[in-house]
Amino acid sequence: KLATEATSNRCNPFITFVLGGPGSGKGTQCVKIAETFRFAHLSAGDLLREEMSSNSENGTMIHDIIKEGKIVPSEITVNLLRKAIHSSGNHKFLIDGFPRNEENRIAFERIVGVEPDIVLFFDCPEEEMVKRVLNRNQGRVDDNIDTMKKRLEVFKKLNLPVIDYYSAKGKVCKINAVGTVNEVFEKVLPVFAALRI
Ligand SMILES: Nc1ncnc2c1ncn2[C@@H]1O[C@H](COP(=O)(O)OP(=O)(O)OP(=O)(O)O)[C@@H](O)[C@H]1O
Ligand SMILES: Nc1ccn([C@H]2C[C@H](O)[C@@H](COP(=O)(O)O)O2)c(=O)n1
Ligand SMILES: [Mg+2]
Repeated sequence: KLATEATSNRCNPFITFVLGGPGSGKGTQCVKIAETFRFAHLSAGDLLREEMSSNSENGTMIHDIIKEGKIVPSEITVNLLRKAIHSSGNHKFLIDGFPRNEENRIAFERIVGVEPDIVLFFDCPEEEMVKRVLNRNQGRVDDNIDTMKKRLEVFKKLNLPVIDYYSAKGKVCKINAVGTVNEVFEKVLPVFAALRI
């Protein structure tokens, strides 16, 4: 039902928020969805990491917040997303790892001026997320057990309420994130195959 409500006569971009705990597989699945269904994949975490490495005035602050497993002030993240949306040339977006808290959600609505069409939620047990993050090996400052424990607490306290908010609006597609990458993608496929955009 959710997916078929999207129609082709629309001016606004088609926005999918992609949520789930740290290491649940959001980024991995977004790459596959973007390839298969020609969505632009915008990862809030990747945009913040690029900003952190670009010697911007906010770089040190972003680094310290990410290392602590906390959430960067929404104005910074939403403005990075806004610029990426406007320069993408696409009209279908996967916004990965956003909104992480109520402040993110409200700032996006205010600054970008749209609500998501759907919200994908990758539901994964904590021990599996910990295992995946500690094996990720991409040199991220937050891929260590101390930061991971903090990120899991932040996820439960701040991000689950955002998922509940969108659930109450009937926008959430919950995907069981346990299984191989391809097995999880098999569960994601029907959500996007049903869209008419
Ligand atoms: N279904 C899966 N089974 C096993 N490993 C997986 C699966 N999906 C992703 N991974 C691996 O787990 C790690 C975390 O995946 P990914 O980076 O996609 O998660 P994420 O949700 O984007 O995490 P984060 O919020 O920290 O960015 C990666 O090393 C990835 O290759
Ligand atoms: N909306 C967001 C997204 C990410 N961050 C910061 C804090 C996260 O722990 C970190 C890594 O993000 P990920 O790659 O796991 O999506 O980036 C944030 O503050 N706000
Ligand atoms: Mg990710």
